[in-house]
Amino acid sequence: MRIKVINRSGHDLPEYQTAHAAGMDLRASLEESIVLKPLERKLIPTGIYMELPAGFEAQVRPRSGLAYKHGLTVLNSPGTIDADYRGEVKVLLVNLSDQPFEVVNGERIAQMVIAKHETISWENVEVLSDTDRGAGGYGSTGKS
Ligand SMILES: O=c1ccn([C@H]2C[C@H](O)[C@@H](COP(=O)(O)OP(=O)(O)OP(=O)(O)O)O2)c(=O)[nH]1
Ligand SMILES: [Mg+2]
Repeated sequence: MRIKVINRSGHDLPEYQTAHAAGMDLRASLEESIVLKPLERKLIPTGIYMELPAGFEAQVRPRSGLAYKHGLTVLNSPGTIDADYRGEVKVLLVNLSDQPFEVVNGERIAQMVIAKHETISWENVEVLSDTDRGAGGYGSTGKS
């Protein structure tokens, strides 16, 4: 897949950290550190620009370690990168802890999963087919 990297961090392409990892870690690509105060949210640039093929998307997800240790998560998780987007991939981090968090250049702040998706067209009808579930939801099948 085609990618352009503005290398501010000394790191090049996003990488899978292990052989069968689903996500590639995304690094902050910064001129200077960014501090997130408690409950503050900021868009963090990654320095990457992509050309995903039609039928693919990229999902931006939190890293569990940052969430567990520092209360840091991706506010719009999973963020959606559309195949026709040509801007810089950014990560919307929010600090849910009671301590400030400093994001430094090159830090792995989130992960990105590339996924296939369908593009459908609607058939607008008056009546939908019957199912056992019907309109049941929100715990309708009970607890155990
Ligand atoms: O975490 C994210 C989410 C989105 N984007 C970029 C890529 C995506 O293709 C574009 C639009 O995202 P989205 O559709 O989620 O935002 P929107 O609020 O609906 O804006 P738009 O009206 O531009 O679609 O912004 C990111 O860089 N990071
Ligand atoms: Mg949109």
